[in-house]
Amino acid sequence: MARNNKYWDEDDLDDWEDEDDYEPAPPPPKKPAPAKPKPKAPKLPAAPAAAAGASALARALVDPPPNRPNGRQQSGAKPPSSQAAQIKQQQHVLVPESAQNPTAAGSVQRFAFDKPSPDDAVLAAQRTTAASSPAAGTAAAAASGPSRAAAKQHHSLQQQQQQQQAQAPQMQSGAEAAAGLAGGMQDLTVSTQPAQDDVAAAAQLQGVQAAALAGAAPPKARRPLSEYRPDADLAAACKAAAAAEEAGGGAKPRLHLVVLGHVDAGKSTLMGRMLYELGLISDKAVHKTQRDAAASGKGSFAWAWMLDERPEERARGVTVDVATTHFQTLARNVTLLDAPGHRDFVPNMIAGAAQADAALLIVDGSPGGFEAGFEPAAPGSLGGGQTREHAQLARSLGVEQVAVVVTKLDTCDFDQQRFHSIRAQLEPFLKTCGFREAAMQWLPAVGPSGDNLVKPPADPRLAAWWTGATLAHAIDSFQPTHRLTDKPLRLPVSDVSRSGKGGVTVGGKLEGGALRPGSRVLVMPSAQQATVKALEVDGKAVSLTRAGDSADVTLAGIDATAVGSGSVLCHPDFPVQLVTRFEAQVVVLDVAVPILKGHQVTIHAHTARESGRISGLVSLLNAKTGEVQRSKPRCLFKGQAAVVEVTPSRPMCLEANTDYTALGRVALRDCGRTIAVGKITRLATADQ
Ligand SMILES: Nc1nc2c(ncn2[C@@H]2O[C@H](COP(=O)(O)OP(=O)(O)OP(=O)(O)O)[C@@H](O)[C@H]2O)c(=O)[nH]1
Repeated sequence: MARNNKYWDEDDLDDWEDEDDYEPAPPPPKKPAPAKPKPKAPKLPAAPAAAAGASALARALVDPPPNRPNGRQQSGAKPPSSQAAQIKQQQHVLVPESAQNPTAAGSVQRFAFDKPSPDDAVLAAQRTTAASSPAAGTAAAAASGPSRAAAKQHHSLQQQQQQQQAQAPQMQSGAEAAAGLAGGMQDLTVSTQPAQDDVAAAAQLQGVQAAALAGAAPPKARRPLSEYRPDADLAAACKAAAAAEEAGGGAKPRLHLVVLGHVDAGKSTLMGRMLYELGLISDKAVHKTQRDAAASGKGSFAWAWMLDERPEERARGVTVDVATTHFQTLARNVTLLDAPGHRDFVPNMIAGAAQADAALLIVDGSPGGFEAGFEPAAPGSLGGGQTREHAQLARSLGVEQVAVVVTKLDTCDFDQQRFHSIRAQLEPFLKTCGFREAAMQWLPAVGPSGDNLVKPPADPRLAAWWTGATLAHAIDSFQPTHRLTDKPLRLPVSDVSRSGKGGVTVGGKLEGGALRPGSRVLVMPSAQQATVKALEVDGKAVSLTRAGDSADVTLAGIDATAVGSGSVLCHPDFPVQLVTRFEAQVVVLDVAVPILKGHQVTIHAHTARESGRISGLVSLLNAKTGEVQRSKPRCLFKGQAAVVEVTPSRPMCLEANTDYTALGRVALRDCGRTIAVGKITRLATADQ
């Protein structure tokens, strides 16, 4: 990129020239300009000691969450040894014993996507999408929020599935977890992509959220979160629901599962077939979809069509939006988020991953398939595989557990060595992303035939060497959602629709607190209050929804222009922070040019997306130890860890990572590529 790029101001260029390891072209002549005193920005509030002390970024990004107030460990944390004994996975055939860490192999058992769609087809699909999108107001929601319409069609089939499960053999549940972070955050690279997210971000700027912001009331200072006490009735209802869940008498523990991977890795096919295997799709529906797919010349996409329901998705054979589906395994009540694999739709993938407790990372095991999905982007190119970027983004958005599913091994005669070779290449990379070894599972599966999805493989070539977990076992082994019901309500809105009787229905996952019909909520950033009229979870009316649920909330007393994708429903007395600036500990990904102060970015956090800039480079950190190496670095290079100050162009609803993980993680993108990911450590609001 030319060095006179708009976002570099001359001071930055002067600084950059001092960098030893970068050789810049001569600077442009400075224009004589009268020196203007710079207005001083108000200082951020004092950082907590731990954040200010810059603990190891790598560790900080991946540390298990703190213990719950009751002393029990949260999802992803190492379970007590008594539990660990109960949740041992069944025997898996993994890498040869000799290649394994002997200790890990001994005492602790490990856990166990026909052609790439051409870009022009994708671009055409995008154009169709844009043309078919609703008016500006709802475009933003459609672009970034997971589709709930897809979810609703499966609900009537759940009873049938439950009956089938009652007859099925018992599955093991629980996740093996252990400490042991290895690897730093260096060597992180992502592929490049066109500026699709910037286009979508611009649409969002014109949307409902812009209207809401225009009328935003100044936020009032909130009380400390520690003062929050849920009202007695709500607390009692939450307690009863938790007890029922624990006793196994109520709903099964909930799990939000995002399906990630390179384009055409086989994500939709795998999950479409999985729904069939679980009894959620009838033979009749399968035959009809197969006939329709064959008639359109897309016979091999029939299973994917079960999830890819939009006409452009079916026409082009690529997933565009996140399809949300619900199903149950023996031990989990699963909300499935099938994310698009194509690089143009990474922002949609981010919206899906931001809500997930665990990820299925689907990799194409066919000859050359894994390599295409895993290749790093060539410097300055728009190429590269999405396997890397998806894994990095998911981890940085708080997903701690992953099952890597190697598909298409049928194309290479179920070569066991191919499976091991893929694992040997991918595992070290996932560790550098921050996934703990014990929180990773590895398994083969074949989408079209259904091998190793719910039942052990039927194909003798796979059955000969794979006796490990099926996909259903792997899902049951994930730790379920940890419900933050002891914190004030937070519901980042992913989609909005007008309900029939004049209300507004918003969809999203509760990240904190609980709701009942009649609850008062504050919608930020519009600062309008509303009353909950009705609640739906999994398409059914409910009288209570708790943190960890994905819910449709119908609100009365609010204007539809006051809520949009990226808004947050919160407790009126403990509102979400309306942030004008924040500091984040980030790791710099694959940047084409060094990051300088003033770098324009698109900020992604939970379901929100906003333009902004990196307004300060606070400190350079040692990527391994987290120690401050230098304050106010002049620029940041690929692989470096740093604390940066970010200023969104309009206030955003955010929280410190320590208060609400899901609202305290950010991904910074520029020109369609993710340049940095990290967590929010300090924030400033309009009143500070
Ligand atoms: N032989 C074989 N083909 C598969 C397998 N899984 C998927 N496919 C084929 O791979 C192609 C792409 O599958 P999809 O399920 O659409 O891939 P995807 O990852 O969902 O694609 P995007 O959502 O667009 O990223 C289709 O033609 C599938 O039939 C498999 O295990 N074996």
